[in-house]
Amino acid sequence: MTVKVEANQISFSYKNFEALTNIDFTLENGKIYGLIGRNGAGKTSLLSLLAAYQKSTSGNLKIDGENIFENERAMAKVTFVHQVDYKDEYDTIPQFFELANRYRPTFDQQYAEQLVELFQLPTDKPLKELSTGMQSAFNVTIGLANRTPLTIFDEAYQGMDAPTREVFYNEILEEQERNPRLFILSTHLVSEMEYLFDEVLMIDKGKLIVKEDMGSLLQKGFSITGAIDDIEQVVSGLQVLSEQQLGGTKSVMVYGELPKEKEEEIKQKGLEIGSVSLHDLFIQLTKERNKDE
Ligand SMILES: Nc1ncnc2c1ncn2[C@@H]1O[C@H](COP(=O)(O)OP(=O)(O)OP(=O)(O)O)[C@@H](O)[C@H]1O
Repeated sequence: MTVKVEANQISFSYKNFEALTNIDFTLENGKIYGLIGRNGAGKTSLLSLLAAYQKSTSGNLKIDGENIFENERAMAKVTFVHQVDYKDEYDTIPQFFELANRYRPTFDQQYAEQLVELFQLPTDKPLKELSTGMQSAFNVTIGLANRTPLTIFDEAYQGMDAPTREVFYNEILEEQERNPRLFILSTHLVSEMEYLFDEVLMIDKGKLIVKEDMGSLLQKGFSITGAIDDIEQVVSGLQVLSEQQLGGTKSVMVYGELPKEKEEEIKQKGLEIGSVSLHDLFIQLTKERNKDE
């Protein structure tokens, strides 16, 4: 089963507050998309539109060419994993699996049971008695075992310890090998999860500011280090995200394609070019800037 998701000029408002503005993208089957953005940037709002929990205020959101909202056929293709309040949930994991079997034609019970073993989840306790990390592991189990063409994890790692998160990440990669589909992972754990992403969607204040293949995004960001005067000459016309100075040495983080002549100039001056991480790019691209910066 393959899937294609298209957002065309999506905007979304809560009463008078516009949380998302003119979002455009196409997402393809077989890829893992990392959705990153600061607190309140609009990640959950966007994901809840994709899961048809809410309707966009304007624009079109389609799965395989069909509008998502109030469309059962489209909805059957999506699993949205997010934090759920289980404080009144007396059912056990096997009881939940029965429901999933009934309502999700693609649910794979055998795989779900393997995941329960892998995450070492108790099957005799009601969900309300599971720890926060165990409840998250259960949500992830359902998300993976549903095997819907579009699987969305909204900060699904909440409360999981590091070894459990590792199991979760490995399982996404293995599942993608076995049953390629479209995953969207929203996260604040950028450094920890960046190796999972094929593409990055970065949202800032409701706007999509980056949609880029991981490799080319990391090529667009780099640092240049050298003598202060040389650096100042070389960066004119480049987008400088940050700068640091120590003694007579200056280091700048730059974003964008580097024109050939600049590359030559940097070489001639013997300046050092270094790579930057997605984590650093994320911080700098979404930083609050003074008006005169
Ligand atoms: N029910 C609501 N009513 C009014 N405003 C809301 C509501 N839910 C979210 N918002 C606002 O919409 C904006 C986007 O929120 P959203 O939850 O989508 O952000 P997020 O990127 O998921 O944030 P976080 O990383 O903190 O989870 C925020 O300014 C938030 O205050």
